[in-house]
Amino acid sequence: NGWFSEVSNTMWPGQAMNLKVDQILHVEKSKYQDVLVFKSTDYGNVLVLDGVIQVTERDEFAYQEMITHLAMNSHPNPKGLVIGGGDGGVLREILKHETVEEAHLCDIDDAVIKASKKYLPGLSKSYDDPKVHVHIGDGFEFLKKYRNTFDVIITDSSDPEGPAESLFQEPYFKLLSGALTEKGVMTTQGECIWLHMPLIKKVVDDCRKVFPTVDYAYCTIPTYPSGQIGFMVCSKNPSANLKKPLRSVDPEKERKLYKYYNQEIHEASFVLPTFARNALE
Ligand SMILES: NCCCN[C@H]1CC[C@H](NCCCN)CC1
Repeated sequence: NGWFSEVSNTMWPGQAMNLKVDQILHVEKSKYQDVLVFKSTDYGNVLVLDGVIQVTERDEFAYQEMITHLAMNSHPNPKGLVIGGGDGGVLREILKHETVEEAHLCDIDDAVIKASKKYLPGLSKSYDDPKVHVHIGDGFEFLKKYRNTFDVIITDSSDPEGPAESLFQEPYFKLLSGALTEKGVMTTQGECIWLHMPLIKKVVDDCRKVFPTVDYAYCTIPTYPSGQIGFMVCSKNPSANLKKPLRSVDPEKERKLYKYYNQEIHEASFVLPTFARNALE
């Protein structure tokens, strides 16, 4: 067997996650990026875009649950929108909330949705739900059409190198704020404190120019570089305390509903190591 090596000389120089390949399932050059799906020996099927691991079936739940429920449980009765997220995992998590009447997903690349429907059934089954509305297009352009519409917007993007570049900049955060309702909450894919402290600091500063309440949380996830990924968590409600979930289910139900998220980890995920705390002051 060969190995897939996630090398990036710019985003995580000098290190690489390797996954042992059982079988290559799909190779495609879409309009926007190289799409690869392979069956790994120990992490299930793996989706790779432009050489960067997006999801593995074994550990995707950590990221999908945290980026979704940190936002959804910070709003009293959310409906929901995902920008990016073509694999469908965040959509699956949004649909776990009974308050949701309609869930919208906007991803620029239909090739990712098609590949996920074929190779990642555990994530893409969410597309079958009648509450789901799929839009193919640039999330940046999509948001321009909506003002004061969504209670929660989750930006489940790839990294700043590539089609998602504009989703890490202030103009996008302004669009997000405009599309959110009065007490709207947003989360974005927030990179890694071990790798991207300067970028995270820039994003936090830009979010602080747009949102009255800005916070940063993270989760552990074995197959992302340095084994963890963070999230911007922001609210238009100036008196929101994002560290404390507004809504939660009883522990019994929690154990059935989630595999990573729970009320305690919601609060704990905002506790940062000192080097990150200092950098984000
Ligand atoms: N629904 C999952 C979408 C994937 N999100 C991102 C994919 C790229 C990944 N690079 C890690 C960058 C290192 N900070 C971060 C999550």
